[in-house]
Amino acid sequence: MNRYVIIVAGGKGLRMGSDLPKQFLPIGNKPVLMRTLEVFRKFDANLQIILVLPLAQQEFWKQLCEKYCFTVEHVVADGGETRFHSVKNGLAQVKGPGLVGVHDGVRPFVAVEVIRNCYILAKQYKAVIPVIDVVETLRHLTDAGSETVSRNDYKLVQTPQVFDVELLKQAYAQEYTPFFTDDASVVEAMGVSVYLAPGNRENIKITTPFDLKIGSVLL
Ligand SMILES: Nc1ccn([C@@H]2O[C@H](COP(=O)(O)OP(=O)(O)OP(=O)(O)O)[C@@H](O)[C@H]2O)c(=O)n1
Ligand SMILES: C[C@](O)(CO)[C@H](O)COP(=O)(O)O
Repeated sequence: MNRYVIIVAGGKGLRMGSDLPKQFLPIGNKPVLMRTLEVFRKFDANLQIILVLPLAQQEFWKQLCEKYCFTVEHVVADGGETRFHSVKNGLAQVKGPGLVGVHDGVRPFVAVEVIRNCYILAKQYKAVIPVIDVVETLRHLTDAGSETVSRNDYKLVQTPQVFDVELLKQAYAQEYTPFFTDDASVVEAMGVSVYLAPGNRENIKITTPFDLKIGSVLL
């Protein structure tokens, strides 16, 4: 069975506030994005990797790959206006049937075991996402103020989110809505249920300078 992953790195990284896009920032002397691609190559030597990058950053990425002697094989697709549009561009490069994962380029600390388990489960369930428990108390904002809700009723969602290729292509043929903050929400909009698999707590999304600090101790 063909296995693909679309690694999305087409965002603006506004919350990081850095001149250099966050996917290129170094953690332990290596750009975040290279670490992410390396984990997926470690998972599967035959995995077809599609990297989504803004057109304007593609030449810079090529230069970085030369500078770091980076040899993980991949193809590049153009970034889009939102994450949804970036994933859609990446999906256009998926040419055959099989399983396709979608992973945030800025999640370099995903465990190989989490990736493997998601792909294994996706053979059976067709739509699988990694999640972790909420470890703090949660409050819901209401008109009157706020109230505590049961944290056992919620999970935090990570990537890679892994799907049957045909199912994900059908889902991404839908009209975009701002409610689509991940791939599961796009698939669910067609009435399909997603299966929850265990994620790993280290699998943080590098979003702010604080996350870079955490990242440097996770190495
Ligand atoms: N148009 C977009 C927007 C986001 N992403 C990717 O989706 C992932 C999760 O998004 P996030 O971390 O929020 O990245 P940004 O949108 O870049 O960050 P910000 O919201 O701070 O600008 C990132 O790997 C990001 O590059 C993408 O490929 N294309
Ligand atoms: C896909 C995701 O990482 C799952 O937690 C998240 O939804 C991406 O969020 P953002 O809107 O791109 O910040």
